[in-house]
Amino acid sequence: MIRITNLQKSFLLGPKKNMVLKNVNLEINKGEMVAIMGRSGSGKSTLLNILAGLVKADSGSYHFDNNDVLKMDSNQVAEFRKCNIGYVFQNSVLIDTKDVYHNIVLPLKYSNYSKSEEKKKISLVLAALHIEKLKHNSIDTLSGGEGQRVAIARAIIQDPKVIIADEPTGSLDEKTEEDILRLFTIFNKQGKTIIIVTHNQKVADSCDRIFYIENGCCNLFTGY
Ligand SMILES: Nc1ncnc2c1ncn2[C@@H]1O[C@H](COP(=O)(O)OP(=O)(O)OP(=O)(O)O)[C@@H](O)[C@H]1O
Repeated sequence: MIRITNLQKSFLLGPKKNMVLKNVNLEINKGEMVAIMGRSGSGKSTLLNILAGLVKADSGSYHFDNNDVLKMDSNQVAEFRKCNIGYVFQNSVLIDTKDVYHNIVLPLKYSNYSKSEEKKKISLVLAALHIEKLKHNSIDTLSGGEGQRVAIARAIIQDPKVIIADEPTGSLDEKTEEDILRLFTIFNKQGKTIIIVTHNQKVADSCDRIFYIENGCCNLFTGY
């Protein structure tokens, strides 16, 4: 489903080039749940952003269902993202001037759904994430775990093929972390491909495979 070959990504740091991803090769199959680990600053979020089509690599190739994402223009990338990717960002990034309902509905605004279709879709995800009661709550009243559920609801509202999550359990207590992890496992069993960046070994161990980014390369973790 996802095939990345000889991928490179650098950022300019003043006059200097910071080569973050030097040679990434990665294949993820449909229906897999994989973890991406690595030290802080190793390039995990950068790789997720490339996978989501939010950041363009310098060179190499990225194929999604045999479509070459790096060759797409900005409109095609936006369409690719809308149809395929649900992104749970690090630290939720919910809009605190909007309530739960209006945060979740946001991605649908780029499609032509009627109000009643929107409502139906939102009811389904609110139920899937057990947050029906929070529908009209404002964001600043939510606990960390509730906020993360809302972020996940927003990521899955378009029924994406792939859910990408950047440290989805980062700031949560152990029980809430388990609840959130269980949700990802359920979505995975329902057929979603899941890619999770995590520092948490327990989260990683719940995945089918673990990749480790080090020195700009991404390798399969084969054992302790
Ligand atoms: N837009 C940007 N401009 C310049 N440098 C960037 C940009 N985005 C990321 N970087 C740099 O790329 C490197 C990798 O960052 P990235 O966020 O991908 O790491 P990470 O592995 O996700 O880290 P963490 O675990 O701390 O979240 C860092 O040195 C960072 O400063």
